[in-house]
Amino acid sequence: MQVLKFGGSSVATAENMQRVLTLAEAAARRTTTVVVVSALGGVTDALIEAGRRAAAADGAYREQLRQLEKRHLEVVRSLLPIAGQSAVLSFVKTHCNELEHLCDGIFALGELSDRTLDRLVSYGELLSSRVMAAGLAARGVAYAWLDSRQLIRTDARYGHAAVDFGVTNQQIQAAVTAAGVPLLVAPGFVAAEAGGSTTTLGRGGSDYTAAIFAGALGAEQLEIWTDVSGMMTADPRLVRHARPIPRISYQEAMELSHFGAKVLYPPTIQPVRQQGIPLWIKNTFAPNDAGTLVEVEPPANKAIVRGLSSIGPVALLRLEGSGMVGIPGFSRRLFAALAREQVNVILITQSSSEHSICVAVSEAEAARAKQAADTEFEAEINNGRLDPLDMESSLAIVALVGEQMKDHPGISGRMFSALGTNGINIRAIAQGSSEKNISTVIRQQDVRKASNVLHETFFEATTRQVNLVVAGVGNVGSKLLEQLARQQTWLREKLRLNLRVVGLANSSRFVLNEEGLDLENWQQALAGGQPLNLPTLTEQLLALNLRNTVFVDVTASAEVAACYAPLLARSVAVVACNKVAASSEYVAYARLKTLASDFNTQFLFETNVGAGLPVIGTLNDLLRSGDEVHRIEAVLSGTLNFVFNNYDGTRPFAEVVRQAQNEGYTEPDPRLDLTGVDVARKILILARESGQHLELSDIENDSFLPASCLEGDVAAFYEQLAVHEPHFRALYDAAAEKGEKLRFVARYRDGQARVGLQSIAPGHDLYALQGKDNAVLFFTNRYTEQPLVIKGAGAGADVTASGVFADILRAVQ
Ligand SMILES: Nc1ncnc2c1ncn2[C@@H]1O[C@H](COP(=O)(O)OP(=O)(O)O)[C@@H](O)[C@H]1O
Ligand SMILES: N[C@@H](CC(=O)OP(=O)(O)O)C(=O)O
Repeated sequence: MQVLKFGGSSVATAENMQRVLTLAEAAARRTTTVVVVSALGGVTDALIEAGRRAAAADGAYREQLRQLEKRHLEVVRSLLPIAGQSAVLSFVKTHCNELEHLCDGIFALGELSDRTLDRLVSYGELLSSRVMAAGLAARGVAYAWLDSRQLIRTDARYGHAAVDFGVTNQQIQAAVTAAGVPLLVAPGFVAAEAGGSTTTLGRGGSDYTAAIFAGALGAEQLEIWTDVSGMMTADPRLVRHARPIPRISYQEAMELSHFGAKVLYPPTIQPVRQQGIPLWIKNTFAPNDAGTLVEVEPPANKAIVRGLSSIGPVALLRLEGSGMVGIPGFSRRLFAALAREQVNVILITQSSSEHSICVAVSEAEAARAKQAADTEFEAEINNGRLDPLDMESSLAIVALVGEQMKDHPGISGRMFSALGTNGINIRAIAQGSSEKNISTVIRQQDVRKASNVLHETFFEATTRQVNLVVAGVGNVGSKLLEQLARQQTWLREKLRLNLRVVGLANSSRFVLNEEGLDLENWQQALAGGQPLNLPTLTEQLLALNLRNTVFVDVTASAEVAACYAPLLARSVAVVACNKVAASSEYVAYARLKTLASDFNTQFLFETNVGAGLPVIGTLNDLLRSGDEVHRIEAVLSGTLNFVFNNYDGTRPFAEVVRQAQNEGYTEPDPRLDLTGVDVARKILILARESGQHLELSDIENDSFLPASCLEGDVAAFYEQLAVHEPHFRALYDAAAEKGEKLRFVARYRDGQARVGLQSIAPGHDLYALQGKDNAVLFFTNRYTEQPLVIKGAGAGADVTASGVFADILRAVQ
């Protein structure tokens, strides 16, 4: 004996029904089989809507019923040979007429009671099971149709009737024995109360019907046939990488379904669990897939967590007040009040101070729940012992389920930290002492993101998705994209990171694509993007609400830097080679650092100093490990070093500067380099990272550039450089005479910093610097005799891009 249930999706069309008939026929060849069917997919919803319209005096219900009739007639016509159609066609027509009369009555009364609604929706299963039975007849299979309304006895709680198992079990056993055939077909979802009027078992209740049959008959197994290959690790509509769970315990399956795994109606487990009847979830459209086996004790699971699910929208109802402390009875009264109103409590938390009780209820029931609690505690609220009830809506519950969780510490820590680092705020938490379930209440709009983040954390040790938005596709930006494209496969294989660029911006356009942009073809995507508007870009990026997101700023723009704060405040990491933010007013820099730490994310700008050289990282490592930095001496301008290494009076100074610009070492405006302002910003950043509250104006700048070079635009600047050639020549000659070299040096000592041109003697660490090299000397408690020296190319698109790349990886690991 076995029971098979086919859901609405399995019988939605004639083609699907043919599959079901084949499966049912094959099953009955093995052993006596009861087949329980749901209404054709979408029919229950349509019937409810028709009833509501009729009650609201909206005549459109007639057209809706006509469509339902048409749909059923069409299924019959395509399913059956003409010869076998007439009886069932007339059954469909008669029942659709009855339906219309029923709705006409509702329309006339302007009222739809729960009792009438149950009667109305029962037609869905009556029709589908009759059509199904006719299909078996047409195949020449011996079968009997059972009327579940005459077998399943319930109370009169219409819409959610409770089963009287004593009567029901007996009636089912007697009917199946009396039928004496190997195949029985019965409508799911429907039942009747003692007086004979139709009741239903709750939405999704056909699963339950099947379990009731299985329990009554002591079946060898119950099979729930649906449109997915089993109960999955997460809702496949939310998490693309969700996969079927091969084996799961009754308890776990019940928890997952209670918290939203729609594939199984929660009460289904009870009747089969009591007798240890194995429950299979199988895919009608891929019958050879293994599916899920629900059983008493499945083998241990490597993943510890068996699955995750979500339910929403829910509302949180909070009862708070000093009057509750130490006085028993408040919870009892709250739950009794909610029960009287038939409000289903999904989750409960109570703080150990007994100062507050929090319950989550379905948002549809929230107003009723609040009303019930307000009335119950009216006196206490009026005399101030309790606060007025607080209600927060548009929330959802995301739950991790797994019986092994109780033996493994740290699961909730991983859960909360994964959510936290993705900016998902947790409003309430519940974990039963059995630790089979950890539930968090979050905003409804974060459910997709949270489900994916948690799925990655607990089920996809293999890869983690990282979403990048790159602002700026100039020298450094385009090199970065090239490097990313080249490393994508390596990162996936070695670091298990699936790095995707989901957004790009240049100074005129931006494009966002949550599927990820093709890095071989990004120019085209950007050209087809929207006109650039940074607040819109920020808003749209935040609305995508993607996990592990990094905003990469490879511009020199203050407007782009202004986007960091709102992004950090939503836990989007920021990686910048743009120096504007870290070198603007101290409060702005400090605020961004605080935001990053408050929102559990990263604000990284290693390439602000020394391009790809590990300068800021090293400084931070020294400080974090307890060293003290007394002095920093550094050549921090690749441009100035290139210029002074290449200028020897044989070529004009202006020409050497232009070469530096052409080779991509300078800032977009080369005056920032030549005036020393860029160097001043860099030493400012190092001083700040060392803990000093300095402003740019605190940095002394002994500029070597004549003032007239700063008047006018870049073209005028080059002209003035030419005019002042003798000045530059004199500077060079003075150093050369002593055998020394000119270096533009930044110095930081005991809280103060200055920059300026210096003549450096051979043997000094800053003397032997080639080309566009930078060098940083750290004098610390630990590096006393000799400084810690970091030296290498300090400018250039390739090295800067690789520094940005390294920051991106730091931000996501
Ligand atoms: N954890 C989960 N595992 C499998 N399916 C799930 C899960 N969570 C939600 N679902 C959804 O449940 C659907 C199946 O339930 P339902 O629509 O009631 O099927 P049927 O029509 O067969 O009764 C799947 O198509 C899937 O989208
Ligand atoms: N038809 C009913 C009962 C049911 O269980 O349907 P399904 O098996 O399609 O979820 C409903 O929609 O609630």
